[in-house]
Amino acid sequence: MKTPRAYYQPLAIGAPAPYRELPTRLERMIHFVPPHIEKMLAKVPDLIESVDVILGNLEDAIPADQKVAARQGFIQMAQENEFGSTGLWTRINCLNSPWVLDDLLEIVPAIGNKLDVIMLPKVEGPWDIHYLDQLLAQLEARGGIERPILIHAILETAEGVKNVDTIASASPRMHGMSLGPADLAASRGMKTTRVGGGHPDYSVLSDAGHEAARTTVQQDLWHYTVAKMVDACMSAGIRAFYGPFGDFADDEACESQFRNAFLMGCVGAWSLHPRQIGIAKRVFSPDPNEVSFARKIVNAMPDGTGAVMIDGKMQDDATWKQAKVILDLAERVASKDPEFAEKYSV
Ligand SMILES: CC(C)(COP(=O)(O)OP(=O)(O)OC[C@H]1O[C@@H](n2cnc3c(N)ncnc32)[C@H](O)[C@@H]1OP(=O)(O)O)[C@@H](O)C(=O)NCCC(=O)NCCSC(=O)C[C@H](O)C(=O)O
Ligand SMILES: [Mg+2]
Repeated sequence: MKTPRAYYQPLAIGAPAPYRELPTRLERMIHFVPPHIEKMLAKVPDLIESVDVILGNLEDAIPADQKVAARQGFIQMAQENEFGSTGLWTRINCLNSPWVLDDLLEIVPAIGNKLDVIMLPKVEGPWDIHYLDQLLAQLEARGGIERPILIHAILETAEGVKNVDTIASASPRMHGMSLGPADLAASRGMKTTRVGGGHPDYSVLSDAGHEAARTTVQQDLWHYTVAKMVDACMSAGIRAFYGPFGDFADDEACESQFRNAFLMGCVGAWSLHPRQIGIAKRVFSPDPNEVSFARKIVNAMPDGTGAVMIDGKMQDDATWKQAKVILDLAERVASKDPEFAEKYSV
């Protein structure tokens, strides 16, 4: 563990100083693009308009013989487009793979000044973050990169979940964390073949003899991990995200999984297909009715203290803070998205 004074020192002479506060950005969806496919790259200019974050994926889902093409496609995509307020991220290959070193040695010098965040898969502990942190500082110094490239960890191994707190606070370069339910299921030995979502057999059965027919209610397989991740991230001042939902045919289930994550404290999720962009936008923007109720609370308690009754419900300092979370998010959404600005009447 570093001493407080050393924590914010650049790790290489000439590297930019780490951020003390994360840049404030709207990140309702991290949209995955496979950059080895020409027709997908052609969609990037339109995607920049419609998503909050665009990510060039280099890891899983890219065939081994297309890894170099994906890396080159991502660099080309970054060079040929202007991203404005839309975040530009990449997911590099994992640290024990044969591709990761070239991912970093080629991407940082070529487009390091445009790249906001590197997503690091299969993070096991703080040592993975420390390695990438040091290497990025060296590459930033050598390439004259002007602002630090942030690290986003994927929480997708049993060991990573065990070490989630120390991963979250491993470096001021940490941006946040996403749940990777597919790899995590494999790592834990779960008996599923899905990318996120629930399972009909993971359920609770009502007692015998109390009803004519016993009922079962499906439970959320990811509740424990999302809660653990949110606590680790929020206490370290970084952001938590739900990851992918693989059943593109079941928009309702995708929306339900995203909404549970939103209510639990996550700020966004991954979109793997264009149809999931609208779902994430809808879910991770606060409900206009909640926004107007939050406004009532803040208006009734201008200094955030005391107790008042609104619509029959008691409000106090703690609900004032909840209201502030919703209003601050609504403000960020409204500043990017005119459709929501109108719904929130701002
Ligand atoms: C899975 C896909 C290859 C499916 O693509 P396709 O077969 O083309 O689907 P459709 O015909 O339904 O597509 C309709 C049109 O939409 C375009 N499209 C599809 N996906 C994207 C996209 N991601 N971005 C932009 N545009 C997209 C198609 O080109 C079609 O356009 P048109 O021909 O003009 O009509 C594809 O969706 C895909 O590759 N998605 C990303 C998959 C991915 O990144 N997977 C890895 C992340 S999940 C993971 O790694 C697990 C995690 O780590 C964990 O452990 O949990
Ligand atoms: Mg994975």
